[in-house]
Amino acid sequence: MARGLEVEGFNLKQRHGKARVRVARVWKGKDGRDSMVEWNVSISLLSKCINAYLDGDNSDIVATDTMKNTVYAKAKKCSEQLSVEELCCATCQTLHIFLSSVLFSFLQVTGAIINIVEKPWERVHVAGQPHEHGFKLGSEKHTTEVILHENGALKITSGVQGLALLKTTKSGFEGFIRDKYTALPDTRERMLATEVTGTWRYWYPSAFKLPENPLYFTERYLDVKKVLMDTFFGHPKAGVYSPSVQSTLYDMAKAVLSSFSNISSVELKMPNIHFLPVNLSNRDKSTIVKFKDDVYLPTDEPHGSIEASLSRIPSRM
Ligand SMILES: O=c1[nH]c(=O)c2[nH]c(=O)[nH]c2[nH]1
Repeated sequence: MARGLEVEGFNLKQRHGKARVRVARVWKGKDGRDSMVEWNVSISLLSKCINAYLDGDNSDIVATDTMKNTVYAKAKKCSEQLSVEELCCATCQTLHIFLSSVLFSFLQVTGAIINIVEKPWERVHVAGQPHEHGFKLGSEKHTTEVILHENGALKITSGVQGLALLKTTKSGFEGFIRDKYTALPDTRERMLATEVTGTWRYWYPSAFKLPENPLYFTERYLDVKKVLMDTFFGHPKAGVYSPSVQSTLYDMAKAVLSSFSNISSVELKMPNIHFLPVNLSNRDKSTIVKFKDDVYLPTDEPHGSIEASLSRIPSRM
């Protein structure tokens, strides 16, 4: 939220926009192959429209309906498939032209925030061949948030939502603090499951200084996801031992910062989704199921909640 404004002895912070604008865009390829995306867009303007709050005067308000239409107009204008980040930036570019043009300066817009979640439609393969116009829904989602500052600078955050990962071994948790409420035994053998929500941040000095490839951020999204997953799982045969979710999370975030120099920070939320050992015995205390790292009760709740962010320290030079 933008800095507040003092009005009538109070501090007022405000913004307005349109949330959850859903749009699907299809491109008809010259080669007969269609491509498509489905986006859920939320757009907010930071603007000086105090009179709307204080006096019922709407003359400084950009209607949220106009913002919604801008999304559809931008989708129409995109002549080829592009990343969600690129769409946000293109919309910001339009807004920035608004900001800097004398004609539109009366709009008093000081910034904008655009969020998009892309639905993971994937091309299907039939008889071993990519289908020309058939898609199925995948799992994790590509997300982005772009913040346009008054001076035209862009803060681009990309992310992944719902990346469910599990390994059946090479995980443990031991040596933690024990007190009278501690029941958990030490272990060097357990399942490790999580659903990663990750975000990583880029910074560009202006909407006009972005990479030219319209799918640059999509490619980067796939690269970051691969680094996260490779680090979580380790070598295909040997794996990698995880002493805790915390340690694995740190290794994953560090691998992203080490692999991509234009990413300045990474934030990961990694719930520890528990698979509880099943041990059953009957009334006579004779065993029905004895746990031998084989039968588990998968649970949704409660789950461990572990999150951290890692960022580069600006050099002191
Ligand atoms: O990897 C883990 N980190 C914890 O902080 C924790 N706490 C807990 O009960 N189990 C685990 N596992």
